[in-house]
Amino acid sequence: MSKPTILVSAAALVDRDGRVLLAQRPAGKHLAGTWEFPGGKIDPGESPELALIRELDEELGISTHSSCLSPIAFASHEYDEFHLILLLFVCRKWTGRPEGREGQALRWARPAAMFDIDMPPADRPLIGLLDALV
Ligand SMILES: Nc1nc2c([nH]c(=O)n2[C@H]2C[C@H](O)[C@@H](COP(=O)(O)OP(=O)(O)OP(=O)(O)O)O2)c(=O)[nH]1
Repeated sequence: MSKPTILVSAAALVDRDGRVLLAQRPAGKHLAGTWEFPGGKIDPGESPELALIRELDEELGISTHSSCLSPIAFASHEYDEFHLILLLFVCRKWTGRPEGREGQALRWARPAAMFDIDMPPADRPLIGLLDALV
C-alpha cells in the first residue's frame, strides 16, 4: 500500500559550547515524549529554509536567516502512516532566547549524548553525522 511522503525541515541549533537544542514532542502527538530537532512540515510552495525559519519562530520564538542555515544531512524513514524525509540544517546564529512556545520542554545536548536520549527513530542515523560535524 502506498503511503504519503512528508517533508520536514529541522534544525540543529548549536551553541558556543557545541551543544544542540532538542525539544520534547508533546503528549498526544505522533512520537510523544521523544526529543527531536526543532522544525516541522514544509507547506506546499514553501522552501525548506523558509519553512524552518517559520517553525523556529512559532515553536521557539527565535529568528534566523537562510544564510545561517547549512544543510548537513537528510533522514529517510518509513513510519506506519507515512514516509518521512527530514532535511537537517545546522544553525549557529540566531536572535532571541529559545523557549518552548507550545509548552514543549527543551534541553541542550552534545551529539555524543544523543545516543542515550529517546529520539524519533528517523533521527538515529543523524546523530553520528552531527557528532562528526559539531
Ligand atoms: N521536527 C521534527 N520532526 C521529526 C523529527 N524526527 C521525526 O521523526 N519527526 C517527525 C515527527 C512528525 O511526525 C513529523 C514532524 O511534523 P510536525 O512536527 O510538523 O507535525 P506534528 O506531528 O507536530 O503535527 P501537526 O499538528 O503540526 O500536523 O516528523 C525531528 O527531529 N524533528
